[in-house]
Amino acid sequence: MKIALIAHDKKKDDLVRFTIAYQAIFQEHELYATGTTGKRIINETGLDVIRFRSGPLGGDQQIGSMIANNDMDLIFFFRDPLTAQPHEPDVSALIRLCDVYSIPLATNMGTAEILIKGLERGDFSWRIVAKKEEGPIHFDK
Ligand SMILES: O=C(CO)COP(=O)(O)O
Repeated sequence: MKIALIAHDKKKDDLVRFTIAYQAIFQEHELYATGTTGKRIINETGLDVIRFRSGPLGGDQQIGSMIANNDMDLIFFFRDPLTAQPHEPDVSALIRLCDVYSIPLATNMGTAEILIKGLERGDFSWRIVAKKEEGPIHFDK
């Protein structure tokens, strides 16, 4: 599974703790992250993470592009609902694309706990089928 890890600044400690707690599960998957979140996870867990740009510099949109291409399976996006973000439109766009393409998205620790346990149980294997049936969506379609 391809998994995206994203956290706003005040939520980064929570996401790092979460990836440490479930490191054994995460290491079985292909991990992607926005720039600063990815750097922290790499430094503090040693997990392999492919890093995109920082969120305010387009990282959310890069992950959104993978969703639109049917090439991202699960998102952990620990949002900070109490701090205004300069790139709020990008944040909304990413969440919107998850809804457009029915991609599982956890925006807080409570939901993240459920999704990670579902991932461990194999609840998201339907994504493998969805990708085989639809394939990556190309721009010329
Ligand atoms: O801003 C973000 C998500 O909207 C996260 O970006 P960073 O991981 O670069 O801090």
